[in-house]
Amino acid sequence: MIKLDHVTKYFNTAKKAVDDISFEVQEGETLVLLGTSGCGKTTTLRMINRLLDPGSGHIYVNGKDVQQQSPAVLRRSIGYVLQNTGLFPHYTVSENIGTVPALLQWDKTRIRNRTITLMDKLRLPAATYAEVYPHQLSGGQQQRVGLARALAADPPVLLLDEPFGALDPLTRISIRKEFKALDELNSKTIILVTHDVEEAFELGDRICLMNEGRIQQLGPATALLFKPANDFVQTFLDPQRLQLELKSLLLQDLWPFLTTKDIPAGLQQLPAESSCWEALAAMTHSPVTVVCDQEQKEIDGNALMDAIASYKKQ
Ligand SMILES: Nc1ncnc2c1ncn2[C@@H]1O[C@H](COP(=O)(O)OP(=O)(O)OP(=O)(O)O)[C@@H](O)[C@H]1O
Repeated sequence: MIKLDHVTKYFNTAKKAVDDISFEVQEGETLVLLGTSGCGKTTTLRMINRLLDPGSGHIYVNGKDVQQQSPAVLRRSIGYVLQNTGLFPHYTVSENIGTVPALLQWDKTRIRNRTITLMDKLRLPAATYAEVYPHQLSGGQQQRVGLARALAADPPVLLLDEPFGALDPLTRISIRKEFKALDELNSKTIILVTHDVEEAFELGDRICLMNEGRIQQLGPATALLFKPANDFVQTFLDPQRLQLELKSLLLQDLWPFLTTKDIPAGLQQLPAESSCWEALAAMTHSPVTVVCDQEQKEIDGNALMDAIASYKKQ
């Protein structure tokens, strides 16, 4: 759905902002671009919707080379959300959300219905918020309007540049949960830029970790954690490693290493799709039973930590 083929970008200096980047993002997949400040994440994203042009290489969206398309037409099929929302300050919330449908010449009733639907899904009831202006909203509400605006014409592709970056940590966590649960996003191809490791691991199907314009590793969270491609990847994740490992590893990943303890019946049951983090929280007061494919095992905290150690040794 999105393909970058040996893309490089210079900004009038000897240093490449983006250096020979290639990747593909499949339909319905979320790829997170993660990395230190200045590593080229935003530049990569902005080349996809032609806010910037690559120095060399090719970018394809839905099989078509973006350089062969007019930027205006291309951008109508790509939703774009920025950290500072980029809302039009002199437009009401409903006018902001209806911008692209209006450009696409939808009739007024269709625009209104779509706006109300999205506002409801994003917990901004139209009766209260449709006619207010962005400055009358909180940061979290403005981000929701930004997302609604990007989703309004139901584009197949979404580019999100630090969409939760301006929010306080608590709002950030709750809006991330809402974002994950949003049915509108299920079938979309999404590239999300962040420098927040936890956010990347929570939202990405795969993570592309960058440094100095180059991809250091691209893969699922568990690959970056347990099979780091180089020292940079290892070191980058070290500060949050324990938490990331516990949240990324599922009980089903550990199944061969989980040994049943002799524990009485009647314990809380956990599905094998639970993360180790969730399992540890559930085991605070007593062991649990894990169920996987008709089989069940009774485990406690020690059994879990032993299984994690065995998984990491394999
Ligand atoms: N318009 C520009 N003109 C000159 N240099 C630029 C321009 N935009 C970005 N750069 C440079 O390109 C490099 C990559 O920048 P980019 O914004 O893509 O990084 P980033 O990973 O998104 O960083 P951040 O997380 O801080 O936003 C940086 O060295 C930056 O200074």
